[in-house]
Amino acid sequence: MLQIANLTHRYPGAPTPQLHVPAFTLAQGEHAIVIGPSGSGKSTLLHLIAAILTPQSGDITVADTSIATLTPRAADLWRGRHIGFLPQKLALIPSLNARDNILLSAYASGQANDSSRADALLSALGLGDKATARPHQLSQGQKQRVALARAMFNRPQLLLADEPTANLDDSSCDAAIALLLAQANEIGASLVLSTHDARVLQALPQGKVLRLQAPVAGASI
Ligand SMILES: Nc1ncnc2c1ncn2[C@@H]1O[C@H](COP(=O)(O)OP(=O)(O)OP(=O)(O)O)[C@@H](O)[C@H]1O
Repeated sequence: MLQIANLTHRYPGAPTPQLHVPAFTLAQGEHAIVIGPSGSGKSTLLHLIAAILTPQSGDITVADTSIATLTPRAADLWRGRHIGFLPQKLALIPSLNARDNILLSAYASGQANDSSRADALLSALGLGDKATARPHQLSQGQKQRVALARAMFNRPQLLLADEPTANLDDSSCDAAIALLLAQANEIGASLVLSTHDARVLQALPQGKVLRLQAPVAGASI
């Protein structure tokens, strides 16, 4: 479901590429951990897979779509339908309640505004009584679950989670990984999560590991 070949990315003005992935594949329903030190390009890779960034060279194919072939508008629609993205900075809209933050996924991908699905996801994630709460009325863990519900709303084939265990203690780290896995497995989605946290390797032992290194001139992975 995910194939990466000869992928290189360099931000404008940077002297050397921030990221190089020669080859990586993931089958539908398989899970992967992208691990590496700060600055090694983990977030960049997830943004490339989600077609938020365009690679300098190389190819990424997700669910038989070569991302490079998509126009920016087509990429937005494609992302909304096939990718669930749990960003590191959860990016909830402060003026919207939990339910409406989740429904943004439907809006972004031009799908039906199914508030009963949003409420069902909130209940499944233990937030059945928080549908009308705004982000500032939620704990950090609750906000993360709202963002996860938003990512799951369109039943994505690929769930991307950027540093989902940052700043979590050991038991919360295990719980966060278990929740992500349960949600991905329920709909048969593949899960790709990025981390610099070695605990995640233990919490997700069946995950394929893609190890990134801190960039140096002429670096390869
Ligand atoms: N928008 C940008 N413009 C220019 N350089 C960027 C941009 N975003 C990230 N970078 C640089 O690209 C490199 C990789 O950044 P990235 O955020 O992908 O790393 P990371 O492994 O996710 O780091 P962390 O674990 O600290 O979140 C870093 O050197 C960073 O400074």
